[in-house]
Amino acid sequence: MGVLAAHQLVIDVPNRITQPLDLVIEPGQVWGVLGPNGAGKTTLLHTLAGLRAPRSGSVTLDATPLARLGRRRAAQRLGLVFQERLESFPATVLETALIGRHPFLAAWQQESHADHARAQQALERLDIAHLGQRLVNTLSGGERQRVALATLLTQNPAIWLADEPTNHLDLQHQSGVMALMAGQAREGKSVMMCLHDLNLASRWCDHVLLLYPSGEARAGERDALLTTEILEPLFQQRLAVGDIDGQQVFVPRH
Ligand SMILES: Nc1ncnc2c1ncn2[C@@H]1O[C@H](COP(=O)(O)OP(=O)(O)OP(=O)(O)O)[C@@H](O)[C@H]1O
Repeated sequence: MGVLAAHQLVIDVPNRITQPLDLVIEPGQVWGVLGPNGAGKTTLLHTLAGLRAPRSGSVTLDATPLARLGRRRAAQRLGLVFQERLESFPATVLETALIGRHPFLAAWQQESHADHARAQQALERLDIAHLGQRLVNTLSGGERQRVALATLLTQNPAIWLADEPTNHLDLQHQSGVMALMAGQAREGKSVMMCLHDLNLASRWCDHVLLLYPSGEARAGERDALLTTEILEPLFQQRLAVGDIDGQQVFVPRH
């Protein structure tokens, strides 16, 4: 279990004053971070992951400040999928997934059979087991994205942070990945992801955080915030809304 919380957090977006943010991401919750390009979604996610220092305020994991937890202990509890991953050294898909176990290994220690089994299961879950021995830099964009998610699944953190996890994915794998994230939440993980697709947020998230280019933010339950009255000014885009199988569906209107 892990509770990630932001306390009067001001993220460091160049040339912008952002509103202090108080936020608690509880186990079992799926949060979507929404907002136009440049609103600060990635900066927020990296700040919540401890990769970027806030301008002020703090982030705690189970009430311990991330800054005090240290990289290794934080990596045992919290994982992040980056928006774009540049593979700087030639590694196979299986070797890359195994990196998810590194926070749990001593510097001299080899991955165990259990680690290999966990990585193999993750590859199967992400539908890339057949690519296990391929070099990651030979993969397509969608296949690489699934390797990044398989690495996170192999890491198995209590807190899942993902920056546009459905990037590059076809429709079937978009649904599969969102179902994976929701399934993690049902197992008691805390999940937050940046999304550009309102309909994925509407279908799979129970909470949303809206980031405005002005530096303001609004957080709360999905149904209270995913309305045309709120979303149209946020995205500066007129929207039509419909109901399909009990789910709100948003379509840009011209
Ligand atoms: N190192 C940097 N130097 C200058 N400006 C930066 C830097 N990093 C981020 N920014 C700016 O901070 C703002 C927020 O960037 P961020 O990547 O967090 O936005 P985002 O909401 O994730 O955008 P997108 O939807 O395009 O992915 C942007 O205007 C960006 O240009």
